[in-house]
Amino acid sequence: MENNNWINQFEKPLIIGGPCSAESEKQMMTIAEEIDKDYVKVFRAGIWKPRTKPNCFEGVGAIGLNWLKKVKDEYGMMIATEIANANHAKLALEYDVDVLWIGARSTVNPFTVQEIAEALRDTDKIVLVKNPVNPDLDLWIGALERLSGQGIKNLGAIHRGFSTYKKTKYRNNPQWQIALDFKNKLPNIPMICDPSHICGNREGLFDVSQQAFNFEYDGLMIETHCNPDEAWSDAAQQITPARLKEILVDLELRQSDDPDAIYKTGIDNLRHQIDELDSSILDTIAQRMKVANAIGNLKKEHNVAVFQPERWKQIQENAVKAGASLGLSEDFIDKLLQALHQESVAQQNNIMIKKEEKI
Ligand SMILES: O=C(O)C(=O)C[C@]1(C(=O)O)C=C[C@@H](O)C=C1
Repeated sequence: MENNNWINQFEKPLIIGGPCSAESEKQMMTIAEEIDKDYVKVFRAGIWKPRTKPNCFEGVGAIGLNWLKKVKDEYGMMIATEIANANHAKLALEYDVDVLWIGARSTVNPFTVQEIAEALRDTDKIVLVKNPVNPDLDLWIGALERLSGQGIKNLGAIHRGFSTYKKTKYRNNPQWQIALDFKNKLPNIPMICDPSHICGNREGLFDVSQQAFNFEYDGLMIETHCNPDEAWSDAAQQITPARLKEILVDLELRQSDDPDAIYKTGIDNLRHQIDELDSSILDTIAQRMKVANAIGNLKKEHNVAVFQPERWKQIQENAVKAGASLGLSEDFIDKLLQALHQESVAQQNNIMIKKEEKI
């Protein structure tokens, strides 16, 4: 996928700040005044707000484009807003909005993304795509492909976390691995983290932002309001311009590599150890599968079921206990054992369904 390296016009990292929603011209101008423009280069504000339930504040609508324009004219900042249909896209282009983003609820719908892509055909504006609400990497990449297919070259992605049924400490679970897989597949597409929507509160913003920098993200989008408690949307996750600056000052940027000789020798040595350990883990797993196959054959001879819930439960409990004493998290042990068990059960199932070869 072609990309114009638009991110290079900004000093890394790119910081996008501003309110969740535009509420009034005064609110917008006050936030723009107070935001530290040495750090924040793009001013964001939602004017069309997709809300879960009806009868909530759904954004001020197109009038907010005038206020965004005023921020741009008076403070020289670039401006950004969310677009969710072709009409929004056309209006945003008319008002010379520099950065347009497609929200998580729109990314899930290929018709919506296609309609927006066609309305933006060949634009040189920056277009960012938030991850879809559900953890589907192909859907996320597919949205970028639709935009690229319409000749849009200044593309980027925003990682805002994924919806979960179970409550977690996050509003939207980051599932970092999905965003890292995205970075692996599309290394030329800049990745911006949206800690506000991942956290859903103010407390977690610093840690999530630092984690994004640890993974070498290209920037952050953080919702900023002069009076967060009184904000008309997402009050719990917005912070003041002063707090935003504190966070930005304290964050540590990471580089992709260091040519320093001590670092090079150290990392080579440790990576060699990792290679050896990975190889012995694989040998051990292969041995475990051989034993599982032997069990499969025995079960077949004696007509015993593949899945043994009691034994499986006991294995899990033992492993979680052993893992804890080795400093391995329950979550990790759980995932590791699930993968082992799934493969073991699949191999035994193959043994069960294999017909005896007739001579
Ligand atoms: O103990 C067994 O019966 C096995 O087949 C081994 C094993 C495993 O791989 O851990 C696989 C399937 C069962 O559900 C339980 C455990």
